[in-house]
Amino acid sequence: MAMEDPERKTEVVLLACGSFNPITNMHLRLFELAKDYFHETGKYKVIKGIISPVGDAYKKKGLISANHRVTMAKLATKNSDWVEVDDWESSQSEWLETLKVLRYHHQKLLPPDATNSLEDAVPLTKLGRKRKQEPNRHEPVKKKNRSPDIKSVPQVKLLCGSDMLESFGIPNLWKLEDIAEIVEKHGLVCISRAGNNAQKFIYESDILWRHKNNIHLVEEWITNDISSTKIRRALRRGQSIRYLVPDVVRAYIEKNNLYSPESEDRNAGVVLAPLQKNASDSKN
Ligand SMILES: Nc1ncnc2c1ncn2[C@@H]1O[C@H](COP(=O)(O)OP(=O)(O)OP(=O)(O)O)[C@@H](O)[C@H]1O
Ligand SMILES: NC(=O)c1ccc[n+]([C@@H]2O[C@H](COP(=O)(O)O)[C@@H](O)[C@H]2O)c1
Ligand SMILES: [Zn+2]
Repeated sequence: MAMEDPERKTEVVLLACGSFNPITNMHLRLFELAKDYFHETGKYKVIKGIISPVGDAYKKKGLISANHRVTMAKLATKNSDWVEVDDWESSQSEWLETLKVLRYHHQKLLPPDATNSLEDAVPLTKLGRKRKQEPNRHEPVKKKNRSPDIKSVPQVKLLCGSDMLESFGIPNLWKLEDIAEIVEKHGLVCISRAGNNAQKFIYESDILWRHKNNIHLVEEWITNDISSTKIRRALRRGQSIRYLVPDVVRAYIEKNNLYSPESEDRNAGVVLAPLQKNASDSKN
């Protein structure tokens, strides 16, 4: 496995989920910061970054159509040779848990016969209590069962800011089992500010603490307080957003007149999809 051979690095794909309403320079920076971090460890090689804008069914207030959000993200990443936009999530008719998006992107990276070979590697007598695997590693457990040229599957790690990590603590927003699977099977990369509430948050959560070796906290030293909310606010007030979002994005917003007091009222009074879903689940 990768760790036994210091020359072989673990390949990592970074997945960022969010509204991207609109995408900002900060979102693009998250990827660069995470990539530098992983490469500085000497153990990982980041091979790809994926931006997955949430679908309209998420129902967040002020969320404009996925069509526009995806287009802007694509414009913003046109000059990146490693970050791309994927619209699979946003083209689903219903809102999807982030875990399902992670699973989908991980599955996509598996060789076509990977699930079969995984089953093959488990002795019949032990079916039903498979050996615990390393995070995200769907290669056969036993080395001798593995063809020598099989490459381990890259890990797909969820890339987020500390606000998303801290949203794990909001009642009914995330299912505990989803959080567990995200940190256990995939891993989390969290970009945080000096001062570090993220560390405290992990300390105070038993589940996060248990898997803290699979949670990577990346310190953002060159702080950057751009958020989509602030961009939309500036636009409503007729203020410039130049140098805060890529220029192609700014041009697209202006051309299509995307953000206004009216667009900010979209989904006003509507319950956010995860809250709706988890509240009705707990009633059943
Ligand atoms: N300034 C920031 N520092 C660290 N992470 C950030 C920052 N801004 C956004 N992120 C992260 O980017 C991802 C996508 O976030 P999102 O689409 O909500 O953007 P946002 O700028 O936070 O938008 P909004 O203001 O509408 O919440 C999330 O994981 C979020 O934590
Ligand atoms: N239970 C879950 O899987 C869950 C809950 C809340 C938000 N999310 C995701 O986190 C992201 C949050 O984006 P915003 O910060 O823009 O609301 C979205 O991609 C959303 O789908 C996932
Ligand atoms: Zn946000």
